[in-house]
Amino acid sequence: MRSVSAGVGGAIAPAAAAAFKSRHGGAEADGGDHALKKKFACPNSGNGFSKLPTMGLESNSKPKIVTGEFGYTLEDVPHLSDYIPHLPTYPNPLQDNLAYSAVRQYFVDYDDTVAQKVVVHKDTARGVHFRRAGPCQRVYFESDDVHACIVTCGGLCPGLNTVIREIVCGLNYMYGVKSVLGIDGGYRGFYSKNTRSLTPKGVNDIHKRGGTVLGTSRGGHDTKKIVDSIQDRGINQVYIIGGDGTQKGAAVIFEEVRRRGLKVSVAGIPKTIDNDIPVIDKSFGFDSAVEEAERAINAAHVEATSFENGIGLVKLMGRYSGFIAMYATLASRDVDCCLIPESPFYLEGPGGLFEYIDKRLKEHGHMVIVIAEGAGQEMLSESLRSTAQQADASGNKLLQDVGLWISQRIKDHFSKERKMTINLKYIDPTYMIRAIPSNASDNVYCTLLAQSAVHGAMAGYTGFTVGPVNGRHAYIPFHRINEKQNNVVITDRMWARLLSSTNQPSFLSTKDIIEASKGEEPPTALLDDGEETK
Ligand SMILES: Nc1ncnc2c1ncn2[C@@H]1O[C@H](COP(=O)(O)OP(=O)(O)OP(=O)(O)O)[C@@H](O)[C@H]1O
Ligand SMILES: O=P(O)(O)OC[C@H]1O[C@](O)(CO)[C@@H](O)[C@@H]1O
Ligand SMILES: [Mg+2]
Repeated sequence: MRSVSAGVGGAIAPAAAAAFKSRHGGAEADGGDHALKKKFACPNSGNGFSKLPTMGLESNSKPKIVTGEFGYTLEDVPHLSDYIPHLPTYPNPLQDNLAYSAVRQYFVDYDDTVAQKVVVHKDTARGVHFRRAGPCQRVYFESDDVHACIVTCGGLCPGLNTVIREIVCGLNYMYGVKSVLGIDGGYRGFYSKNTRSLTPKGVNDIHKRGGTVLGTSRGGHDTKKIVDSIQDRGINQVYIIGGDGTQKGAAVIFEEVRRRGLKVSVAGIPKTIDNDIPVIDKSFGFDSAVEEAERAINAAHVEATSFENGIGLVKLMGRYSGFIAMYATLASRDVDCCLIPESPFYLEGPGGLFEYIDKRLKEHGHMVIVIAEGAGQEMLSESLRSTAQQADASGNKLLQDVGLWISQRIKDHFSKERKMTINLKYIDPTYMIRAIPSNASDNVYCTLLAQSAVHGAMAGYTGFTVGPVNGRHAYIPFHRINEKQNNVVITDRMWARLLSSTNQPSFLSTKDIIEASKGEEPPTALLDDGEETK
């Protein structure tokens, strides 16, 4: 690594300089992780590194970027010692735990980072990396001094209870932390509801239930009141589980905590059934949702195949990102057409949906259509002549029911205009899917997420979201999670695979394809083996 820049440019704040010294092996350091080995040494220590620490008590922290040889970049996460000088460190209690100390290289090396891009050419720059998640040899909290809290915000998602359980158990079993508070009812619960104490015994069975035992909400993000509550209650580790809106909220909470100079780690755990959070491989609950969606698709298929010109129509969640619809379609093989928000479609005329339905019914006598809730919304508003843009408490646009609308349009076209017999069955399993407990693979994933978050907070990292990047868990700065949304890229391989699996029309002209590719960076996507899309 060559240089580090963090915080706004300008003079080095004394607090930051001292903090940096302490963290990287200065006089105050008592042999913490950062000072343990020579190779961990401060980038200014003559091993080829140089460091320009400009981190201070600025309220708007800038990204912490470390650059190195061959285009290597580390987008690092904030650390408590960035703004609090002379923080003592302690040996990680896991080193005395027989189960863990037996594991070779159980502790992560300070220099371990995870590459964002794994498909490379021989002349590709090393590119962006994130700090590898995991237990560090030194921790910044004594177990008895930790007062943690957990909050869940936004919509439901399978696995919320598993993450809660594993944070409570991880803190207790790995670090001996006894004080964990549950914040009821989302962000606003910090200042408008009672808290509850969470113990391993109390959360023992909750992973078997859907929903969140803490309750959740949208809206009600009053940063000042939330941080007042954190301060008043003496909370020093905050675990925030939620989607894109929640992570934006967590970023401003972190900024306020930092502005006040509080020794409070703020850790985000990304939750979104829509899989719309960027950088991470996928979000927890997604696999469970796809699996459950299969049941609805199976039912639609049974109905469709049992009637003359049967059409099974299934609406799945996905406001702006059609991942659930795309993966459920690919998994099922019974779906003839998948419609998602990212891929505009049209109904009438050559190459349109009606023409395709007609062809499919003639060929097979039935068909199954999967539609994501956010698909075709513009057409829908136009057709309903409604410009009303209602929003929920968090400001998310409220969508009209595309399933009902398209069912009616198909019936009107084939039954009324074409006088054809069709039997359309519309299934909306959305809330049934969202409310299930997580499946086995999500349970494992939730456990890893929770443990990674706990290790990160104990090691003094803050202002981060945890998640797998190319299969390795990493700490990702909030700004990277919050800068954009993860969407299906219709010029990417995965969508092409879907088109070749269903054989549906792409509804695209060459002009559309050029437009869709413009400035589009390949996003993180699931199970793909393309550039960024494993
Ligand atoms: N830009 C923002 N800044 C601060 N807080 C926000 C922001 N957007 C949303 N929040 C807060 O985050 C919480 C959850 O947001 P939201 O309802 O959008 O759900 P989400 O986390 O995106 O999850 P889902 O995936 O279910 O939509 C709300 O309490 C909301 O007030
Ligand atoms: O009915 P609610 O709670 O607003 O949630 C609906 C939204 O939540 C999501 O499931 C995301 O959590 C979206 O797919 C959906 O539009
Ligand atoms: Mg959201």
